[in-house]
Amino acid sequence: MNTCFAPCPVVFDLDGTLIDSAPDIHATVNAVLRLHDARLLTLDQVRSFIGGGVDLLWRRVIAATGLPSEAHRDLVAAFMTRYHDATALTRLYPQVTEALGLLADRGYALGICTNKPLGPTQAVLEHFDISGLFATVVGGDSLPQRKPDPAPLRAALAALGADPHQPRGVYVGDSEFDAECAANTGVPFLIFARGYRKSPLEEMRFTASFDDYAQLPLLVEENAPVA
Ligand SMILES: O=C(O)COP(=O)(O)O
Ligand SMILES: [Mg+2]
Repeated sequence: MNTCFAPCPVVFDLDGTLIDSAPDIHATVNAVLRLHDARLLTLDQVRSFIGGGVDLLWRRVIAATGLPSEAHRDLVAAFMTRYHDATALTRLYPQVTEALGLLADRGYALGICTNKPLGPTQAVLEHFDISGLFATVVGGDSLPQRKPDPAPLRAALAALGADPHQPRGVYVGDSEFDAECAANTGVPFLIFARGYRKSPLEEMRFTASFDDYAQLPLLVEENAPVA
């Protein structure tokens, strides 16, 4: 039983889970591609490249546009200079702030474990005025490992007070990377079904799914009860 002796950690993925950031990532990718006179990509293409962090995003962009793979480093650098300010087209999913507030009021310790680099992660959390809700934020460049490796999620859970050897708590995410990371970490996985996953829901490994943040507090209570 995944019961927590308070406070119980609830860790969230970011892109495609709390925020719909694909429009900003798409616009920023195309701004960089324009500099290289490369073919621009559609929103659907770029959305399907999100989840594994910036290096993987650009490997996929390179494969889709035919840019030379040696340009990867420069493309990532050009992208990163713009990524901090990429918030104008990003939206919180409906009822996210309310659900987070409710969980915090009930005594859950909240954290972020994302493959998005830490700088743009903190910028977007501040943009939406929700950074104060999270006691720990692990970004895609915080550790040498990235999801689906369990290390970042273990680090987030441990920072929130969980036993690193037998972590309790839940992970809330949207993608294949998150499902695998939660399984590798050994914690229940709650999947937001309206995010950026590529597989059909029935092919994914998860504990429970939801498509409305009003459902989340009850799912957390059922899967990570505070003792
Ligand atoms: O930036 C990415 O590729 C993924 O970010 P996420 O881990 O918050 O989904
Ligand atoms: Mg995600």
